[in-house]
Amino acid sequence: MAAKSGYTRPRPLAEDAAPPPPSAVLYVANCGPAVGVTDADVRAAFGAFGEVAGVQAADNSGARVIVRFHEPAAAEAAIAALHGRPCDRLAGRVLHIRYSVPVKPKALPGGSLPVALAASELGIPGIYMVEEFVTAAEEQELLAAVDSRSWKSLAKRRVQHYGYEFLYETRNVDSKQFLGELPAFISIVLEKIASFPGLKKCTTRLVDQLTVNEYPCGVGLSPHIDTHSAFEEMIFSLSLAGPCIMEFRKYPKGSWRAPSVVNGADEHTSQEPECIRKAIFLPSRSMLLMSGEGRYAWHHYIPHHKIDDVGGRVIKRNSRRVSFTFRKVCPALLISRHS
Ligand SMILES: O=C(O)CCC(=O)C(=O)O
Ligand SMILES: [Fe+2]
Repeated sequence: MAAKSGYTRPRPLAEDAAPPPPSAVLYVANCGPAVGVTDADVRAAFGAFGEVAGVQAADNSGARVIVRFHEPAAAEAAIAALHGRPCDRLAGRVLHIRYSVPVKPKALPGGSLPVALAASELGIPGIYMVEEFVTAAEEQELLAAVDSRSWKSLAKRRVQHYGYEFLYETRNVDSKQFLGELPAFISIVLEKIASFPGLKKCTTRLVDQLTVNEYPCGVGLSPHIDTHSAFEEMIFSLSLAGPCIMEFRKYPKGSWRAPSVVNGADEHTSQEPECIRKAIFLPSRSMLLMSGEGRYAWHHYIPHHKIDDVGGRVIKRNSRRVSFTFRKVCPALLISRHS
């Protein structure tokens, strides 16, 4: 448990490490309610050296306290008189006293990577994001539709596939298993995709495969590039039920080792090579388009976080995020497998 005082034990001193700098705050061991010493006893013992500003538990042991003086000189005098010596005012108890150090604030996951709120800020060619792509009512309808169908459980998330089955072992589609046309409940999304800003009018279908992913809070997706030979250039991903951060990584040529894929868990364990990292915030109901360089040359990754740091704002992930990823299977794959 973190000390409520905001101060903690200095790290054990290595032979050559500098001790914590003198201050008005002391870390006192062998002292506290668990060893029969009350706050009032501590105040009385340390008050002999200067005014005590506060006494607080250093941790939940009950045997270590933080004593704060107003003046560093009082703390110095208390150490000189009491450290390692029997204390008369505490019935001869021997205290172990050092200067305390402030508790380091826990860094938020994601480090200091700035998170773009718009694709134009991200600056990756081919990545576009449209907010409020579907309405809140459409979002509810889409969620209800997938929740009324059966989910397939992977190690950490649940999925549904439409159009063609996706095989996680090979990161490819099973072109032999045509699951039927995309279901009617997503026609509203397909219509909107056809008029995605900036897209040229297309006479053929833009997408024919849909993967629905349901991520519980704290679950993400390891860095990957959707298989070049399996899917055409444009990949659309609609975020529903909750936001997340998507990170993009560009690795120097030849440095990337693919993650191991086990039942869709796709945890990657290898040491991270140096890479360029960029991140974008994907709010609920937003649509992301990955195309061109952003689709072919950058890995995309959803960090396994429960909270995301977006420009200093802490954004909690919802109990789940459901994404609809629309892709078009490469026609060559279908012809070669069917023939
Ligand atoms: O959940 C998402 O938005 C992305 C899913 C994805 O990258 C994939 O299924 O390949
Ligand atoms: Fe992907």
